[in-house]
Amino acid sequence: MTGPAPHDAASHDAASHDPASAAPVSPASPAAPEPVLSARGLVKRYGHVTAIDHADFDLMPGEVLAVIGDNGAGKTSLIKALTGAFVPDAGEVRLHGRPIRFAGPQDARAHGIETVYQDLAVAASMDIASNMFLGREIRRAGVLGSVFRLLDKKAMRRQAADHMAALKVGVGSITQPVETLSGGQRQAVAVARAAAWARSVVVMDEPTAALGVKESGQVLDLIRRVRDKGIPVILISHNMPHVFEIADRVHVHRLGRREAVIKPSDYSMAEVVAIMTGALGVRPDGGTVVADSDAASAAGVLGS
Ligand SMILES: Nc1ncnc2c1ncn2[C@@H]1O[C@H](COP(=O)(O)OP(=O)(O)OP(=O)(O)O)[C@@H](O)[C@H]1O
Repeated sequence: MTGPAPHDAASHDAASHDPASAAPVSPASPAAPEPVLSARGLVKRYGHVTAIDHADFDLMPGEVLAVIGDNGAGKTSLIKALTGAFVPDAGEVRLHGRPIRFAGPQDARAHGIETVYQDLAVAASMDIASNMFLGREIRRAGVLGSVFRLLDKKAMRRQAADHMAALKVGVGSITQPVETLSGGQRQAVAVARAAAWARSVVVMDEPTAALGVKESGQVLDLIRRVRDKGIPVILISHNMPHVFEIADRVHVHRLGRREAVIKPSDYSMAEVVAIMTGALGVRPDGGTVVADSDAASAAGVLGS
């Protein structure tokens, strides 16, 4: 047992599923800083399916927050609600403490929230600099830019190269088409682009899903550097070793809502998986309670 309090098999009760009691790393304590991005009571229904069921969320300044959960737990729906992909049916999103309702993903971007999607929105035939400035191109000064819409490629290349160097992304020439890069390098370009434009939050949906070990390591390093630049990162991932390697805190999502928020250093991976699947619950003091003894036993987290 690596959690802060011993397993309490005697507390095998319904309280273990009370989300209100399942957030041992509380951002609401008086000393805690204000969340950068937060939500309360979010609901999203698709017909009869409730994808988000009164979910809460808090992203604190300067952190990498992993969002984990079983397939269908509602992680993607939660992120979509936070990044303007749809308006939730109920609940409130706050950015820097102020209630906000994004009109769409572009509006969220305009508010400094950048999302790196799993299916990589890089333009393969365009070069790295053009990808960095996709949709935000710099035009030439004067009539050449305003009337003839000519691009200032020199400025874009210089700025892109500076930015890639600052993030220590090694991709060779900035004028290389993205299609000539490896999967990891392409992902690095997508992450670097998000970091270049994000003022408040970078969201990454499974950024290492398609990558090998070495490339994944490089992307994880890059995520650390984005955080170290002062931009908090939301990382949706099924990869528990990556989550444990990089996350400061882990938001565990289950059945459409926040089941718990934990620090990876306080729990074993098996325990976190057990919380994710409902075998273990989390008490307000951070201890765990057995919610499903068969599942907890199968997961090897019943304690000694
Ligand atoms: N566009 C949609 N139409 C209908 N149902 C949807 C839609 N999007 C999601 N759902 C349903 O909402 C629930 C939550 O889905 P969501 O994709 O948010 O979960 P997830 O945790 O991201 O899953 P995964 O890890 O498998 O991607 C699921 O039951 C899913 O089938």
